[in-house]
Order: sequence, then structure tokens, then C-alpha cells
Amino acid sequence: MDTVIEAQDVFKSFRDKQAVNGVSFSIAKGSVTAMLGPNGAGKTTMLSMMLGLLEPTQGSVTVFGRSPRDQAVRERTGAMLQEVSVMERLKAREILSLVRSYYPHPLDYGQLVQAAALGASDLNRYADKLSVGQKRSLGFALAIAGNPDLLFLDEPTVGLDIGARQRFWDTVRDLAARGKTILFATHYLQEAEDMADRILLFDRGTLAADGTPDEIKAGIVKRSVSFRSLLDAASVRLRLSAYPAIGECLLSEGRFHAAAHNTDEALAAIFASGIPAQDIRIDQGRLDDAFRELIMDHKEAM
Ligand SMILES: Nc1ncnc2c1ncn2[C@@H]1O[C@H](COP(=O)(O)OP(=O)(O)OP(=O)(O)O)[C@@H](O)[C@H]1O
Repeated sequence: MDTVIEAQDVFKSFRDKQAVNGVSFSIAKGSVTAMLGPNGAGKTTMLSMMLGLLEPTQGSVTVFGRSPRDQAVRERTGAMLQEVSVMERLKAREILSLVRSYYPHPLDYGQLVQAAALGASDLNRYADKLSVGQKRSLGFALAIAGNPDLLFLDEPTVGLDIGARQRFWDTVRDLAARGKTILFATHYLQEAEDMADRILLFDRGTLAADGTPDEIKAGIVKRSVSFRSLLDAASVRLRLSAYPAIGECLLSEGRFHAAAHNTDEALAAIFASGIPAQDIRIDQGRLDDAFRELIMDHKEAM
């Protein structure tokens, strides 16, 4: 594995606040990783250390085998942070050209305009007069202006409408297909599930989980089979109790929900039990349930 980022036992404290508390991971070249976690979990602090904007209090972070502050590393790295500040008294097109000129091998101007999704008249406007969403799209174009090998995005789609969000992820997909390494922090579980091949789940400064979206779901998501039946709850539970494939069976709003690790075996058990079951559904569980559960388990363990 070609390692692009290596974080080893990283701690970061601000006065008496422990923002990152012993985090280790490595990021492989060409991977798309989502950093998930509730507010204040330490995602931005971790990103800032990978960008060389903050120094760890303890532990080490290397990018391309060097310090994130190294000039050679900075030239290969792009970042879109939560607060996109645009230079005053410069038009959008002027900022794009200026930022391109900082880099030895910038992306094509046309590609940047496409990523910024700005029309000719908006490109001619002063950047500080653009809407919040347009500023963020411009911020994204600036992040990729240097044709970076590594891209950091901190909650990149906040404030973008559906169309802009779609365009944004299409561009990210293109970049990933070209072997770029991408790390993004998000609160949107669906984005993490759709876009990332790996999720780092942060909770109060530590890593609560690390795996593919499927692994995270498989580890903790409760699958169940639900159905309606004219039989009463006691009879249903009594009949199902003979089948180890079925866990707890709850009755909610007229539906029985039978917990099961293997829903095929659970279905077979329901049929074998002779329970007259109707309107049978299989629920494979959802990532946001998994996420909530992980955070809860993690809190209890701490
Ligand atoms: N410069 C700072 N000085 C003091 N405390 C800070 C500083 N930066 C971050 N913190 C604290 O460190 C903790 C982690 O913050 P961080 O911004 O990394 O979380 P986050 O996971 O990115 O949250 P969010 O999802 O809200 O952006 C928080 O309690 C925050 O208040």
C-alpha cells in the first residue's frame, strides 16, 4: 500500500481542552475517506494537523512521508475549509487565474470554471459579492486549482443546493478516478456511504470506528424481518422462540419486528413456525442507525 498520510498516536490540546486524544491511522493513495462524527469530535482539528496549520501536542502526522508544512507537500495538497474567505476587490475569474499561477502544474482554467459552476457574468463579479453557495463552489475550484494529489474537504457541501452538490460530487468522483487521494469531513451519513470507501468515525477526540461503510454497518447494524399477523403477540413469540435464527421480537404499530443476524434464516424460521405472516419485509439496517449506536456504545465504554 502506498501510504499518503500517517497519523501516529496524535494528541492535540488547547489549554485544558483535549480536542484529539490518541488517534492513529494511515491513508492509502487513491482512497476516498470520510471523517464522520458529532460536533466537536475533533475532525477539523485533525484536518488542520494534516494540513500543517496546527502542530500535534504529542505524536506525529506525516504527509507524503514528510512534514505537512514542507513546501513540496503543500504544492501537492489542496484544501477547502469550512470558512471560505475570498479576496476582496478581485473578480472571481481573477482569483481563479491568480491562484492557478501559484502552482507549477495547475488544472486547466476551463476545468476550474466548470468546478466553480459560475456563469460568465458571475465570473466577472467581485468574489465577495457572490452568494454563500457560489463562494463555496469557488472555494472548491481554488482547492483543486493546483491539480493536487491530495485533497482535504471540510464539510464541503454545507450551503450548496442540490444541483451544486451533485456537480461537486461528480467532480470529486472524477478526481478519485484519476488516482487522487481525498479526505472529507461531513455530517451527512449518506454522503459518506455513497462517496467514501472508508469511514473514520470520530467521537470526543478519539476514533470510535474505522472501516468501509459496509463493515461499519455489518458490525453493528441490526437487521430484522418484520411482518403482520392475526396471531396475538404471546403466540407469535412462543412459536418463534423455538428458532435460534430469531432474536428479540417486538410488536410496534401492528407489525412484529424479529431481530436477526441472517435474514434468510429468519425468513425460513418464520415460514417453518407456521405463523400466518403477511406483508413481510426485510430491513437491512441503515448507516445512520449504526452511527448512532457506535457513538452510544463508545460513550458507555469511556
Ligand atoms: N483553537 C481552539 N481553541 C480552543 N478549543 C478548540 C480550538 N479548536 C477546536 N477546539 C475545541 O476542540 C474540540 C474539537 O473541535 P473540532 O473543531 O476539531 O471538532 P469537529 O469534529 O470538527 O466539529 P464540527 O463538526 O462542529 O466542525 C471542540 O471541543 C472545540 O471547541
